[in-house]
Order: sequence, then structure tokens, then C-alpha cells
Amino acid sequence: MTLLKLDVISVRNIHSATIQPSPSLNFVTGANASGKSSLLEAIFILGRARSFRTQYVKQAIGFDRTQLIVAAQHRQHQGSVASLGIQISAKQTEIRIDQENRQKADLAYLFPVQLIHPKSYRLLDAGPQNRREFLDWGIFNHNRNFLPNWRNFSKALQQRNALLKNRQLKQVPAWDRELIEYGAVVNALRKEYVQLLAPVFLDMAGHFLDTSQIELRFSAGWDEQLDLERMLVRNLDRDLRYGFTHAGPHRADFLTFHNQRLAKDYLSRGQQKLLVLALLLSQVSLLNSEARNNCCILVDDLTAELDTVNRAKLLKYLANLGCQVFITSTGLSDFGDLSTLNNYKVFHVEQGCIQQL
Ligand SMILES: Nc1ncnc2c1ncn2[C@@H]1O[C@H](COP(=O)(O)OP(=O)(O)OP(=O)(O)O)[C@@H](O)[C@H]1O
Repeated sequence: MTLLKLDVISVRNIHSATIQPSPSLNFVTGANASGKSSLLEAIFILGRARSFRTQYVKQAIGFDRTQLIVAAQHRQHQGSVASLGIQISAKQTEIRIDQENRQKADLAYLFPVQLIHPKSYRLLDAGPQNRREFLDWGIFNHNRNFLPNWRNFSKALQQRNALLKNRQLKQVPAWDRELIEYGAVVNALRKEYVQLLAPVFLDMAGHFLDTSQIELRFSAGWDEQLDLERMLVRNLDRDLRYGFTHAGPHRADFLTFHNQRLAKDYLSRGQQKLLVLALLLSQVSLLNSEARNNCCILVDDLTAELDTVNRAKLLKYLANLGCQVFITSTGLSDFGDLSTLNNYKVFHVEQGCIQQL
């Protein structure tokens, strides 16, 4: 899949821009505050209907504007071209695919976007919520059953927690049944996904870190010696005391080990960044191998996080991946030697105006 043409209207300081990107590498240069990240944010909004910079996507609407629009001509893996569009105002989000109103999930399935951003590097030592989101995005793309089961599980959990808080014990068993049914599916799909991801990640970690001693361990969110039902019964007193459900799939996590040691506690910061890079790219690689829509990769601020050798390694890897990639940096020289690369385009951003060089 490829964005053939991209229109961005009123996203931060980009008032109106149209670009025709390369299906392969796109380098985006410009001074600080010129609007490079805003361009990447626009593409991310098109795929995920949210921003990677702020909690509320409406904050990306340009000052003095009432709505933002990101629209694209998008070639899919069978070769057909679809028009995708998202329009966000303070009150609502509208999504169109080929002029028909659609849901966020439809857009996300059609246009998967993976982001490599200075904040992404906190994946290993940030809270487990970040790692669950990482896993769940991969599973969402891997198995269409995940989203409805995850939604039902989340609803059951929310209802159960509200009942626990208000000490309305009578209705708890009804929501327990839902929680157990959908929680079991969510847990099984996560486990299946981690099993698929682990060898791809090992391979990728080997490429970026020159080591094979890496391990990915999934933790379900409760002691799996007990099934979910028995776990809920055992924890009920404690759950009631505190007014929320202590254990379950909403507490799932994964840990990465290097030489049997927890990576976040023993690897250098640089090594941890490479490990996160390997995790993010292994998801992309898995998604691509499933031969639906190839992922679009956004790399914001390449130089901020990687040394010259690893930057060159990453660029070489990305150039051969068969994905459309957008990479920002303040100067073209940051991308190193481009003479061996084919089929790339360079865009320069100045005060929100984007020009192809
Ligand atoms: N909602 C908004 N409307 C208009 N401009 C905004 C909005 N939010 C932020 N800006 C401004 O947009 C400009 C571009 O920001 P952006 O982060 O895209 O720049 P950048 O080129 O990625 O910069 P850097 O290299 O420093 O990371 C900044 O001056 C920022 O203050």
C-alpha cells in the first residue's frame, strides 16, 4: 500500500499542502519549528484518527481554524486506488473511504501506520499501558476478532469496577461472566501474537544489536495457575476493598530479557533504543508478511536518537523493506550517503509550506 497523493489542511502550522510521495523513502527536512513533525502527525492522524503528540487530536487543528482535514489517494495491495479522508473539528470526527462514511477501525485496517518517535524509545521502561497498546495494535492488525472481544472485555471491566466502587455486589457475577468470556479470548490472542512476534523480533534484534540472547516474555496480567474465574473469586474481597479489579487481561505486559537479565535494567540507553526499534520493526515485518496492507512507517527526528552507524543501518533496512517511509531531520546531510538509494524523494518544509526538492 502506498500514499500516491496526500492533502493536508490546517494541521498545526501547515495551512494547506499537497505532496506526491515516493512509494519508498521520503526524507523531510527543515529548520526547527518549520512543520516537519506536523506533516508526520497528519499522516498518523489519517491512519489512527489520533495524534501521537497530544491526548486530544483537536489540538492539532491549526490556530484560528475550525477543522483539520487529511486526505489521500491510496494504492492498496491489489493495485486498486481508494480515497481516504479524515476531517476533525472540535465536535466531531468524520471518516470517509471512497466518499462513504466509515469507522476509525476501517481506516486503521486499510492504512496501518507505525511510528518511530523519540517518545517510542520509552517503551521498555514506561508503564505497562504503553506495552499493552503496542501489542494490541499488532493484534488488531493481525486478527479481526481482537477488536470486538477487546471492546466487550473493556466494557465488562468498566461495569464491574463501577459496581465494586458502589458496593452493588448482586450484579457483579453477571459482569464476571462477560469479563471471563471476552478476557479469555483477548488473552489467547495476545499469547498467539507474542508467539508469532518473538522469532521475528529475535531476528531483528540480531540485526540491530548483534546478539541472539534476547527473549520476549508475556505476562497475562494474573497468575495463570488459576483460571480467570477462580482468580476473580479469590480476589473479590480485595477488589471490593479498593473498588477496582486488581488482576486480569487489563494488567497484561511483556518483558524483554538480554542474557536472562531484564533489558531495561542492564542494557545501555543506546542498546535499549535499538531494542525498541527492533520491536517496532518486527511488528511491521510481521504485518507485511501477512500480505494485506503494508505498513507506512514514520520516523520523526532520526538524528535525535541514533548514532551515525545505526542511522545508516536503519536507513538501509528501511530502503529494502518495501514500505512507504517518511523520515524527518533538520538537514539532508543527517541522512548520510543517499547515493546508493533509489526511488527516494526529498521534501523541504518552511513555515508550514512543503516543497519537493
Ligand atoms: N495547533 C497549532 N496551530 C498552529 N501552529 C501550531 C499548533 N501547534 C503547534 N504549532 C506550531 O507549529 C510549528 C511547527 O511545529 P513542528 O513540531 O511540526 O515543527 P518541527 O519542524 O517538527 O520542529 P522540530 O525540528 O523543532 O521538532 C511550531 O512553531 C509550533 O509551535
